[in-house]
Amino acid sequence: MFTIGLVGGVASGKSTVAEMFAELGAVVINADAMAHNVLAQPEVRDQLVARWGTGILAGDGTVNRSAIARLVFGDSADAEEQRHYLESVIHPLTRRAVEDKCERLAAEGKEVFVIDAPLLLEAGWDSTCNTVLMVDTPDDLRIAHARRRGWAVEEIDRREAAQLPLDIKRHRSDVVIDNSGDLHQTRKQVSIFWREVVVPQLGD
Ligand SMILES: CC(C)(COP(=O)(O)OP(=O)(O)OC[C@H]1O[C@@H](n2cnc3c(N)ncnc32)[C@H](O)[C@@H]1O)[C@@H](O)C(=O)NCCC(=O)NCCS
Ligand SMILES: Nc1ncnc2c1ncn2[C@@H]1O[C@H](COP(=O)(O)OP(=O)(O)OP(=O)(O)O)[C@@H](O)[C@H]1O
Repeated sequence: MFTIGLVGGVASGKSTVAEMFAELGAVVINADAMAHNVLAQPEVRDQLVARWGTGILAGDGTVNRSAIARLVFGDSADAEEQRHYLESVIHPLTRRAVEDKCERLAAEGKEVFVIDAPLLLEAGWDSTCNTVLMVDTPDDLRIAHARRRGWAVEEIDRREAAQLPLDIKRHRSDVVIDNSGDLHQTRKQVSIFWREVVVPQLGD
């Protein structure tokens, strides 16, 4: 089993790079999606309602993620406290779900796993990865990518303020993929990494 942890700023292209690895045969685990599944669990929803009230629920009774985002992102001490609470509930369950999925698929013979987890380093999940790879994309391109999906620059700033600075992420990564060019240039780097680093780790 060879595990690649994928990090990068908001809208840097992590999922795009993960998809390139999937095309080469890796299993991709998207931690944001796994965390969304955890948020949807009834016990988790009840725990969050007990703290924040029913105002965090959508009309159909499910957790309204935008409402939670308003509570936990921002530079007030309260937002930080609420975020730490949210993470204390969500992260252990997400990590267990990620590990269970990897173990299940490894038992089926899958060898390479890409964990697309924006908070991989902050949550200490890098300790279980063979290598950490950063998708590095200039701010102006990330902002343009995020705008296209409806995020204001302030929303990016609020979320990134809750993460390790990008230069620390870069410093703590084993490999950096430069995603400042077009997708073809990025794919070339992913292919070289696959050939030179991943393939030698695989069984026959
Ligand atoms: C706060 C929540 C409800 C907002 O949901 P929303 O659909 O708006 O965002 P989504 O989950 O798609 O995340 C988008 C991006 O926001 C950033 N982000 C999310 N959670 C956090 C956090 N706790 N700290 C810093 N940045 C975060 C990441 O860059 C992530 O890729 C949700 O992100 C959440 O439950 N976060 C806690 C779990 C977590 O830390 N997830 C991150 C990966 S494990
Ligand atoms: N090199 C590139 N050239 C053109 N578009 C790109 C490039 N890299 C990423 N994109 C586009 O930018 C957008 C954001 O990319 P992606 O969703 O992969 O980022 P992410 O880091 O996974 O985002 P998140 O912060 O939500 O986890 C997508 O629409 C993607 O197609």
